[in-house]
Amino acid sequence: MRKPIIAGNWKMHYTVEEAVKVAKELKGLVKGASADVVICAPFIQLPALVAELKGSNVKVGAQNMHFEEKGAYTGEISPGMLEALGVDYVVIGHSERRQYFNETDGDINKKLKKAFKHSLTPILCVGESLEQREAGTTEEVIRAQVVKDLEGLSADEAKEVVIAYEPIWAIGTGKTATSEQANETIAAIRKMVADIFGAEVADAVRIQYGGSVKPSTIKEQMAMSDIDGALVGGASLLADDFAKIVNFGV
Ligand SMILES: O=C[C@H](O)COP(=O)(O)O
Repeated sequence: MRKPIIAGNWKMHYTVEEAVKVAKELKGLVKGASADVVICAPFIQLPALVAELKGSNVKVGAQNMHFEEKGAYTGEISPGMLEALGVDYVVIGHSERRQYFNETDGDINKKLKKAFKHSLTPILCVGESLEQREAGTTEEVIRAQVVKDLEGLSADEAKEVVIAYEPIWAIGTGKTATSEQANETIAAIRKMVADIFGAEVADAVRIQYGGSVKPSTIKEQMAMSDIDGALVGGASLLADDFAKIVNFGV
């Protein structure tokens, strides 16, 4: 039985003070949730969020990191720095990083491997563009991402990766993939994981849906056979809305 995982991605929003205020409110609203709960926040908010959420069931994640341990990489943050802070998760390969910061599957693969060396659970994002979906190449595109991104991981590591299926056309657009569409692609991703690592890993790996998830959509999404949670952008910014999603619409 896979434990659901709901992660909020605050992207580039909030000052440190604002972030702490939302976190304080959120932790009271999601006490006793049946899902794992994570907030992935901008780097400068992480120390304050780790302190604010200590002892609660809300874990803290980063939205990116470098794959090198240290060095002349101006503006970057290393995996060891996140580990030392007490961060538990890190989003890797979000489509916004692939699109605006030219992240390649090679970079993403190095980051995944490094995350495990620093006890960080990676949330690996994969997904197709609208053109790719319309051209009927969704599975081909995602298979290439999954194969390259997970290359060289051990079965035990692969089991721990949280995969977020995010169709790019559904991110921040208000266009949610139908629950059936999301479930179908997520089942296909599970099969891809099975082809590489075997049935036991595929059965254990948690795969989220992301793209315009809202309190009104989550119940139906969570009722699907293969959807194990959500990666939530816009609707994670307000504690009330995000708590409703964490509690599956209630
Ligand atoms: O990381 C989150 C996703 O990009 C989804 O964002 P969204 O819920 O605002 O569409």
